[in-house]
Amino acid sequence: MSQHDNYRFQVNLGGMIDILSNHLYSSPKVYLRELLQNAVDAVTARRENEPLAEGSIKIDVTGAGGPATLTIQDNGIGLTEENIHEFLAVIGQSSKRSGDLLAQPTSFIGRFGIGLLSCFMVSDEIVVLTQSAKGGPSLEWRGKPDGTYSIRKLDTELTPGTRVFLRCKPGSEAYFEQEFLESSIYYYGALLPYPITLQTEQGFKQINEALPIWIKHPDMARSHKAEVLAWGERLLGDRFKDFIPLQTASGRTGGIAYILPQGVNLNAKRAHRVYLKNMLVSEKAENILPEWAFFVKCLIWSDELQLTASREHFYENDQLEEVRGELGEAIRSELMTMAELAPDRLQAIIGSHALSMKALAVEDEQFYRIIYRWLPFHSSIGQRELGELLQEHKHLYYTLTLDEYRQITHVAAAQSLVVVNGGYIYDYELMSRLPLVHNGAEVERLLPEDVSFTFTDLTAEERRNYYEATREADAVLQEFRTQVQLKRFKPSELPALYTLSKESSDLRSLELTREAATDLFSSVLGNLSAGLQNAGYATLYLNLDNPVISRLFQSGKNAILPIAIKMLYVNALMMGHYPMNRQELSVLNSGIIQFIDWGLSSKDHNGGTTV
Ligand SMILES: Nc1ncnc2c1ncn2[C@@H]1O[C@H](COP(=O)(O)OP(=O)(O)OP(=O)(O)O)[C@@H](O)[C@H]1O
Repeated sequence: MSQHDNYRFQVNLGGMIDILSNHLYSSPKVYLRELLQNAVDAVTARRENEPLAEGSIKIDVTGAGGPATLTIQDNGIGLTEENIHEFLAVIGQSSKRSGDLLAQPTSFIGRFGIGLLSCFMVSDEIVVLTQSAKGGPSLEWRGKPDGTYSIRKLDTELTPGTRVFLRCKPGSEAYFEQEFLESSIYYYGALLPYPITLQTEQGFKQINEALPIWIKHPDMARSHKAEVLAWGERLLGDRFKDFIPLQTASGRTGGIAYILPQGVNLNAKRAHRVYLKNMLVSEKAENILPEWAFFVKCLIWSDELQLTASREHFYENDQLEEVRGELGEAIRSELMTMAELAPDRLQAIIGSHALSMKALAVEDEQFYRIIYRWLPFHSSIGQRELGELLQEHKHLYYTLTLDEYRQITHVAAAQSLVVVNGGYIYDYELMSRLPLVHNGAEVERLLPEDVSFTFTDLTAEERRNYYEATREADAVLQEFRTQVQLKRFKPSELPALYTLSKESSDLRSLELTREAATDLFSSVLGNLSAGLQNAGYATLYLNLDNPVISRLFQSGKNAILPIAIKMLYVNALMMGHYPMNRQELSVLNSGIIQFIDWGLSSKDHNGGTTV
């Protein structure tokens, strides 16, 4: 061997065919899609020269008692002997693209030159009888999965077109059954432009229907409402009540966005059905619409997107991004028009799909401005639309988290503050941006500690009277880094309110985590919490308007006070939905036991106070 000998890669043809036919596709059932696609492309090619030729595709299965044989017959362009050698028998060669440019747009569905190989998933031989529409002899081609093929001239002349025969290989029987064929032809080919008929016991039956006008002109869908809804039910399986027609500016992608009858989970998969050049590509296409559009299920047809070789996905390229943007815009602008011309219709959609609408409103201020008044929020006066809330209350408060909301909502409500729960997804962002879309709206984030600003201070005399007891109560809660403040506030049924600053809240969470953590992690957390030791104290507000607190303090220094304060502290934690640490739980346990004990021997206890 000299230093510069050149060699050629060798191809193991059988191995290549095995990879392409058995491992590229998600299921053997796609063989039917590939055959349909070739038949449709052949008819399209013939109509390019003979525009008046009427396409027809027929499928039947024979072979009672033995292995079934499927035949698919088209009256398309057919193949000459030269075509067979060049296209049918060369893997990766296709008559449907110009030159070697895969990206070049054509009117055909196929372009890779590998689709026919999928037939080897269900059959050990592909037999093709063909007559070219351009003349020449009728031919028979037989191809095998080991990469060999034969060609024979037929004695009789066939009508122009092609018949493909597949004999079922053992294990593939299910893919030749009548029921499978009928449902799969409809599944893949419901939108194909030529009649596809299947042989049944009653004769040939057309499986796909004539295409309605609104497939070509989606803007006409509105005047064919019943038909559009019926197609939606047949193809997508849901009973829809409303839809939005979709169309891109080029007119090369169109569709119908059916509005889902019920609200869906944010993480639910968006299962849109997408057709490329009228052939089903995917029923799980998730990336064809913007993220926020999870309230619709779509039928989309396109002739401009590019398929990957598996033919089940689109390339995520600029074109897809553009189409996605335009389809999203079609939905958005229909919603905007509804706000102006059919607010009831929009309100019904928002009623079931508030989350989707909020997702879009967060992304798009203009949209938010148009629809904010119908968006529902959870507030201290109940579930309300923003419009209603703003009508009655100029100043709205909102919280950042659900916990904060729970901690203060009943107290805030008693002070006549209207608090919106910002803890649900998108609500905090939307509330904070409300002034941008509604003139004069005043919004303010409310922290648990803020509600105390509305509490009433004690008079100087009350302060003197309760000084000793307050000091003792304060000392009792030192170990919980909590100070006690005696105030008057509403509601009077509430004896105590626990609030803490952001820093002391962080410290509290850290310490709780530390309790549950492993030794190593716990020491790391220990270092972190050391840095927060100066975080300041939490506050337990005791409500002198509450009859029990009032009695507790009026009786001055007494034996029951320390344990009562601790119990009020843990009770306030529970009311505020704060998780409790071990020490607090043990206070709760021993406190309950002690109070029961006191109750049982009430004659004996010191203060004579019953709580
Ligand atoms: N029914 C048919 N009528 C006429 N020509 C056909 C027919 N079926 C296949 N062919 C020819 O065989 C070639 C190879 O077909 P194959 O299905 O493997 O690939 P393709 O359709 O070109 O591309 P793709 O892999 O994207 O489907 C086609 O390009 C076409 O020239």
